[in-house]
Amino acid sequence: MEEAQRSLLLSSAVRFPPLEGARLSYGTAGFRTDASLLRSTVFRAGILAALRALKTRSVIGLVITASHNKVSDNGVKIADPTGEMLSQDWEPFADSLAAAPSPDHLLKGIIEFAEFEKIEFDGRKVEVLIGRDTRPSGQSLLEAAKLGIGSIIGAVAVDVGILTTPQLHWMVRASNCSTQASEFDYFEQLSRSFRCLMDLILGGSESNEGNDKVVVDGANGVGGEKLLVLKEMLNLKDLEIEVRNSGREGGVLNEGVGADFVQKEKVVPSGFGPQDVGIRCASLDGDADRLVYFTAPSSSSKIELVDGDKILSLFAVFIKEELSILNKEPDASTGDDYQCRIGVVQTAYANGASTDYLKRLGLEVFFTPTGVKYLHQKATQYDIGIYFEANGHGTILFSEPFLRWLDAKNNELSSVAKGSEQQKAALRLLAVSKLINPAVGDALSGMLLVEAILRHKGWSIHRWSELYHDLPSKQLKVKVVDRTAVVTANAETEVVKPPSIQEAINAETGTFAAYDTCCLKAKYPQGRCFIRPSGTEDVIRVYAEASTQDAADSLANSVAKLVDKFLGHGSS
Ligand SMILES: CC(=O)N[C@H]1[C@@H](OP(=O)(O)O)O[C@H](CO)[C@@H](O)[C@@H]1O
Ligand SMILES: [Mg+2]
Repeated sequence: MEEAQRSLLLSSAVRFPPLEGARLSYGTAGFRTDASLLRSTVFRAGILAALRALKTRSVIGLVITASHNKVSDNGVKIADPTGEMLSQDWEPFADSLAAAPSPDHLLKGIIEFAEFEKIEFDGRKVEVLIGRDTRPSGQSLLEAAKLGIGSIIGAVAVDVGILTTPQLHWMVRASNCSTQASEFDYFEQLSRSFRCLMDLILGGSESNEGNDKVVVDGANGVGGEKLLVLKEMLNLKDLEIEVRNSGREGGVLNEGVGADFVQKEKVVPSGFGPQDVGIRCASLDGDADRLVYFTAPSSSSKIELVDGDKILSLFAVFIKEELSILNKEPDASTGDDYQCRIGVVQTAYANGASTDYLKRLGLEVFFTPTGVKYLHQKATQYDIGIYFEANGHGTILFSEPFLRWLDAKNNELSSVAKGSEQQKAALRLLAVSKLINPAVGDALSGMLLVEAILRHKGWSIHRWSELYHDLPSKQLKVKVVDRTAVVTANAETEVVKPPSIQEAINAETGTFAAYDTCCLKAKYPQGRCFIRPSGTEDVIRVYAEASTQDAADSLANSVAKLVDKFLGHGSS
């Protein structure tokens, strides 16, 4: 590294001293904490993004968001050239950059890592796109990120403004493979492919009967605002989208609103009430990468939740059906069938009933640890990989070879069987592959796909919800002295450290010999419980499910007490 580069790094680093005692780790989805503690970390994340751009010689993304967390929090994460999460083998470097105690240590760490990764500091231009959500702390953190990026010679920070997280990921991916990579291009792509899908579904007729309205809770964040823009571009005649909690009404981000609140509390978000009984409603999270649906069966605040597992199930049912139509009529084609491997990817938080349902559909179900980076990576291994976290974060990935085959098949069918059901299935699948965000879970594109499939099948939200019945579940958070003391294995379903806690959880759940001897019944029928340290909050999460809500609550509470006993009570 040249002297000019060293002194530039040192002179900018002295402006961002690390905060004593605030040791952050890259976590499930980047660095996240109270916004007031983040300036130094975001500056360093800027350096990291610039180094990643130098290493890959591609456009890289940097997102400033704390998603569903409270408005006073913020966070930062990096998007790789494909729009996917930062490669996991760079995470330890991210952690060590964030933890460097002084500018000298920071410089030394960068030099060593750059040598190891053979990064060339040759001054050639590379770009880092910076996007942020609507948090008030975003602007000052953006300045810190810009200075971090600017302290690597050749790296240029491009402020792309306030965006949903999936928009930024999409733009990074698009920048590296085409010239049409602006926010406008994103909206164009979504609206064009949705229109195309709806035309195929409606066959030219614009029916307006029943189930044609969806009311969307925008979490008072960026998603509501962007949905209003998308709605203008969609110019819908066959679907009414009403946006509430768009942030324009003055509500607080994620407070009593949004996908995380709705999924965890299972009540209507604020802004919704008795007038919405029976209506199909959807909820986005604070940076619009999560989507859940719900409907209120009565005027009480309780909802029927249609979570990420059910969105995954709806997508899986649709894709499977389209593939079987496509492969059904060999007479119409040359018969060069493609053995399409479909896989679905879930985490331990997936409701057990959803996994049973997906397996009954004959699908291959794979489990990864929590965090989109794990699910996404696994889903890329299939021709069609569908992944969702129960909280509503997920997407569908189509492999390049499959898409090439599908395109060729459609061309072939358009000459030998134009307008056939088989060709329509090919066209529908092609439209889906253009509508759904290939980089990351995206509440806006996911919602449009849900709406199109419901219309295609003629299903109400209730019919959709009836695909299977969720097992009652409960999630709790426990504050402990040191959450990093908990180490898990087997896609987080088992604690391996500290010793004995897993045995205690098993005994409580009734997994092993813990039976009620009087009636020889398991302590919690269909009981399942696991704990894991959160990667975004300073807590241990407890998840329990069982055959009744009381049993799930009681199991979660008992295990939360065990966590407290084994790990010590943390200050809040
Ligand atoms: C139980 C739960 O919902 N966990 C969420 C949450 O991660 P934790 O590591 O559990 O804090 O935030 C992640 C980022 O948004 C998301 O990917 C994940 O699913
Ligand atoms: Mg989010």
